[in-house]
Amino acid sequence: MTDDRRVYIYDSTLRDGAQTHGVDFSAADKAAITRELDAIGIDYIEGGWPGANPTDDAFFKNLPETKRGRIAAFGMTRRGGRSASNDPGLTAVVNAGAPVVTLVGKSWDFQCKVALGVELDENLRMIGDSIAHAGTVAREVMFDAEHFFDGYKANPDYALSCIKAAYDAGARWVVLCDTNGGTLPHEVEAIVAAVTRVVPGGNVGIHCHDDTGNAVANSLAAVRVGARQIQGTLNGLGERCGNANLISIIPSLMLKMGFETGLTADDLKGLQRLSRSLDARLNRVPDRGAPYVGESAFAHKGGLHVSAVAKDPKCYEHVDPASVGNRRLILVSNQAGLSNLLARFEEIGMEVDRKDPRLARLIELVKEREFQGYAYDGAWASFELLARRMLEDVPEYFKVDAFRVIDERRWNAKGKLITLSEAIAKLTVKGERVMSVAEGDGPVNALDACLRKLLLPRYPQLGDLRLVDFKVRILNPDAATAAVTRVTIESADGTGTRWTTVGVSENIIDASFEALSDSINFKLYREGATA
Ligand SMILES: CC(=O)SCCNC(=O)CCNC(=O)[C@H](O)C(C)(C)COP(=O)(O)OP(=O)(O)OC[C@H]1O[C@@H](n2cnc3c(N)ncnc32)[C@H](O)[C@@H]1OP(=O)(O)O
Ligand SMILES: CC(=O)C(=O)O
Repeated sequence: MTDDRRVYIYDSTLRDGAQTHGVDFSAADKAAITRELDAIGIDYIEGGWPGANPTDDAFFKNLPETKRGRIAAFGMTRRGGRSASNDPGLTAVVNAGAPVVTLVGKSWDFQCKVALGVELDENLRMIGDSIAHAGTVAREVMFDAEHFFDGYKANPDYALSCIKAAYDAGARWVVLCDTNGGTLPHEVEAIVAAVTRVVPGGNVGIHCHDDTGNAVANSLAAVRVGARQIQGTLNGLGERCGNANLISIIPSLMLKMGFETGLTADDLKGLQRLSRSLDARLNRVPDRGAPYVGESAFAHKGGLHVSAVAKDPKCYEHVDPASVGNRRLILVSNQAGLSNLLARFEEIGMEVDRKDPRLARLIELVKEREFQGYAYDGAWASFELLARRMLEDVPEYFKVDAFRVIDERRWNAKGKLITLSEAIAKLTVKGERVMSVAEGDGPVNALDACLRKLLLPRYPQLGDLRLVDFKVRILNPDAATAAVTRVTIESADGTGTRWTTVGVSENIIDASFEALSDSINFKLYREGATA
């Protein structure tokens, strides 16, 4: 058995993660992710299945150099009725040049009969022969015992004989897989405990799927009773409902259970960055509610919570957000009290006396506006403008005297039905009345283009302003097309800063304009522009 307090982390993002519905890595993605996993201190990095597809072949042909992690080539045991050395699939895996080879094999008697169509004894030989053959080339060989938990429940002796065949043939690790993801934590704990009793000295790992939402709990339960390797993926990618999420598992092991992994405390601070980097690569919006690393993981909304957190964050935080690279967020909304405002002001560097009588009016205003449909807990830039306008002098950068937006649907010269939008705006900017017209793909795009045409020459600071997200929500659907609409806009600039603004109206263009105008005003205020 390895050091009792050390748990080895095996990342399968590039293999089981590539089996996620809608995920498709290129070889370059795989190389980049490998480097990130290596840099943070992951012990094993499963690169893919050599011979299964050209992407994985390209990855293994040019294996990235790693300093801390070992790359594993994944594959399956030899086919029934062949010799291991005469199985082209197995040969491709074993000879891929990876220091580690992980072979999956059946450990459920039912699967041997149904999926493989081989006798139970032949499956044991397939496991033993393949592991022994891989051991002649690879530095380290592992056996992933597929369907181990279902197999153990159906026929414990046979399931155990499968992993014994792997150990006897030289597997350094035997990894118990909850392939269908249907096993519950108390079952995992009992079965892994039984296995570690009968294979003393053997290295046992765990590989869980999340079909009951228990993959993380199952992995931790296995560690409690002796498993010392956890296989999982970043952000829980994986076949069907995904694999055990290493982003949740690693901090729980290190911060709560007293285990060591290949990550140092400093590496752990890069956890949020690692999770976000994968989302960015996959063009996914990060999950706000993700444990440890989500934007909301340490966001405090209720007034009671914020008041106590100001006294000691431990009141409502299970770990220090900085330990995983996250940060505390204090939200302002209709659930807020004075503490929320003061905490938010401190964060944005606004000095306000807690006895300032205008604060009570500001809380009231926030609550009234949230009742009308505004949502400031997401749109913190609109809240900041609201607060600064009440408590400080915010310059009037521009005044909208009038705007008009026209949509025209017509057949173009090529006989195609098209819709064109055109916006005309009249503004007063820096004391001057100006007017312009612009076209766009839609009314909001045309309005945005028109405002920029007028403002950019007078405020060059707006040159790098980009709208990165635009969300519309109907607040009273009963009113159908006359419903109140909330528009939320996320903006970004060249510094990478992002901010969110909100607008509410029965008219979707008005709501969009309000959110757009807040976004521009916020950017100008932050840049210290003068009106
Ligand atoms: C639990 C897991 O997630 S394991 C990983 C699953 N991942 C993948 O399947 C992704 C990569 N797979 C592939 O690209 C392809 O399935 C390949 C290249 C591996 C095989 O492709 P094909 O030869 O066309 O076979 P196909 O995928 O249709 O069927 C799998 C075959 O492997 C056999 N097989 C399945 N598991 C094993 C095993 N552990 N050992 C030996 N043979 C196995 C099956 O019986 C089936 O054989 P059959 O064609 O004689 O019925
Ligand atoms: C090996 C594997 O991916 C599984 O059994 O789920």
